[in-house]
Parts: sequence; structure tokens; C-alpha cells
Amino acid sequence: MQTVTTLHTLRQTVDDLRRTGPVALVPTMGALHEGHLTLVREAAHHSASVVVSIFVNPRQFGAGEDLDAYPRQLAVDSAKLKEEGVTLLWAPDAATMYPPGYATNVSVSGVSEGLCGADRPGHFDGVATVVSKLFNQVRPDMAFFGEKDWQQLAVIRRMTRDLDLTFPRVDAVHGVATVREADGLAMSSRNAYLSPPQRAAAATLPRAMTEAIARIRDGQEVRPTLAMLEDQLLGAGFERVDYAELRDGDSLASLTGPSDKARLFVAARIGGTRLIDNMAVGG
Ligand SMILES: Nc1ncnc2c1ncn2[C@@H]1O[C@H](COP(=O)(O)OP(=O)(O)OP(=O)(O)O)[C@@H](O)[C@H]1O
Ligand SMILES: CC(C)(CO)[C@@H](O)C(=O)[O-]
Ligand code: BAL
Repeated sequence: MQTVTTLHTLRQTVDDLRRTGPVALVPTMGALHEGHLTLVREAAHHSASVVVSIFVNPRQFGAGEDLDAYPRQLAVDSAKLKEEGVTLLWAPDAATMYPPGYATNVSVSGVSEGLCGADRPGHFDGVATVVSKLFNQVRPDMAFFGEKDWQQLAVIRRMTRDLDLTFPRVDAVHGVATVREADGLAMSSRNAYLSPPQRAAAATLPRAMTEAIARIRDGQEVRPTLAMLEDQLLGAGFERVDYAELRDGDSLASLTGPSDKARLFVAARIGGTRLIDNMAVGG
């Protein structure tokens, strides 16, 4: 595996790779876990070369968020990627991504509004901006993102479609199902912030979501069911529920009842750590 930190070398190396077959990109912020490695394996399954980027993108963190605390462990991550047979690790620094004078922002409306967009103003502008840069830098034939960040995936697909991108084309922006711990908690780099008791209580999130979905499918009203879900989380030790909402998985429009594409989206905070999850409800 080659580790590249300059744009010049990245372009040269990816141009060489492209001659050997399709190139896949897996964008990450590092602190890699099985969720990330599942994206890498899926990417390898569909391409000749896998490029993984690791960049903790300052523009997607709001004031007072965990930019400084975000886990950084490039050597450990690099060993994991090497083991997976990744072709190239793209690990730019902040000055390479945003040199002095940098002044451009990519902003996607609609799907970025509400849910995490409401709690983290500017977050999806930061994501759309860095992902459009990564797409232009690597020019991958395909890219892989986790469904754990469902709204992020919707924003990236919208951006790819709206800007008529061809590297990758919108139908080559792939979503990969959420990888979970044995107790159902969605894997996330931020789970590392949790103390053992917080980690044990965090498993209430997927459990309470699964129960709420069963009630909704059973015909119980959505609003009281989601209120019960919030109470369950607060009772288990979460200090705040940022949102618990039913939305259409494609358009992200709010829903008041089940439908084919309905998904339940929740964000909640435990010990100051913000966890998100989403699950299909179905009709
Ligand atoms: N449990 C998971 N299952 C599948 N994909 C995942 C999972 N966790 C993260 N991903 C995906 O990996 C990519 C990189 O995500 P990122 O580096 O932010 O990791 P993360 O674990 O989501 O961290 P964070 O704690 O910041 O949310 C994203 O496309 C994300 O959706
Ligand atoms: C897509 C991404 C790598 C952009 O910084 C980030 O938001 C993430 O890790 O999900
Ligand atoms: N996994 C999404 C990146 C973020 O929370 O900033």
C-alpha cells in the first residue's frame, strides 16, 4: 500500500492505477473500525484498486464540537488498511485541502435540512465541500459510504447528481448497510468516547428503535411511539434526544405513518457523545 500526502503524487499514482481497471474511493476520517473495513471490502469487490482517504475535515465540525478530540491514529489505521490489501492511502493535511486563500463552499439544500442539518449548522456544507474535493482529486469510478450516515449519503448523491459529476457518476455512489456491535449499537469512531457504563447504556438506542418500529408496524400511532422511545433513552441515561423522526428514505420528507420507504432516524447524546442511527420501518 502506498501512502500519499501531496496532490501531485496522488494524481500521478491514480492515473497509473486507472490504466489497470476501475478505481474505488472510500472517504473516511480515520479511527477505523469494522464499519470502515466493510466499506473497503465492498469497494475491493467492485474495483481493481481501492483508494482510502483519511482526513479529519475541520469544515464539517461546528464551533464547540469535537474537532480537537476526534481520534487520530494514522499508523494504526494504515496497518489495518494494508492488511485489507488497500492500494493507496490518501492522507492530506489541512493546508493541502484548504490552502491559504481557500474561499469556496459547496452547499446542498433540501436533503441537508432538518435531522443532523438542524443540530449541526454548516455540517453538510463541510461534508459536501470536502467530498467534492476528494472526488475531483481522486476522480474515482465509484465511491462507498455507510448507511449509518444516511442523510450524508443523500446529500452526496444529490450533489453528485446536481453537479453532473462523472467521477463518480451518481449511480456509482454506493451505500453500505450499517455494521453493528453484537448488542446492536452501530459502530462509530465516536463510540470510543464512551465510558463502560455509557457504552452499556448506549445499546438502548438500537433496542428502543427496533421496539418503536415494531409498534409502528403494528399500527400504533407514530407520535406517542416516538415519545415513548425518547423516554426510554432518557431513562437509560441519555441526557438529550436531538431528534427521533420518521422520514422517507429517498426524499427525506417527514412522514406521519409507515410507508414502503419509511425510516426511523434518531440522534441522542450520552455523556456528551452524540450518537446517530437509522433503520428501515417499511409499510
Ligand atoms: N457502522 C458503520 N457501518 C457502515 N459504515 C460506517 C459505519 N460507521 C461509519 N461508516 C462509514 O464510514 C465512512 C467514514 O465515516 P467516519 O470516518 O466518519 O466514521 P464514523 O465511525 O462514522 O465516525 P463518527 O464517529 O465521526 O460518526 C462514512 O461513509 C460512514 O458512513
Ligand atoms: C464523508 C466524510 C469522510 C467527509 O469528511 C465524513 O463525513 C465521514 O467520515 O463520514
Ligand atoms: N460520520 C460523519 C462525520 C461526522 O460526524 O462529522
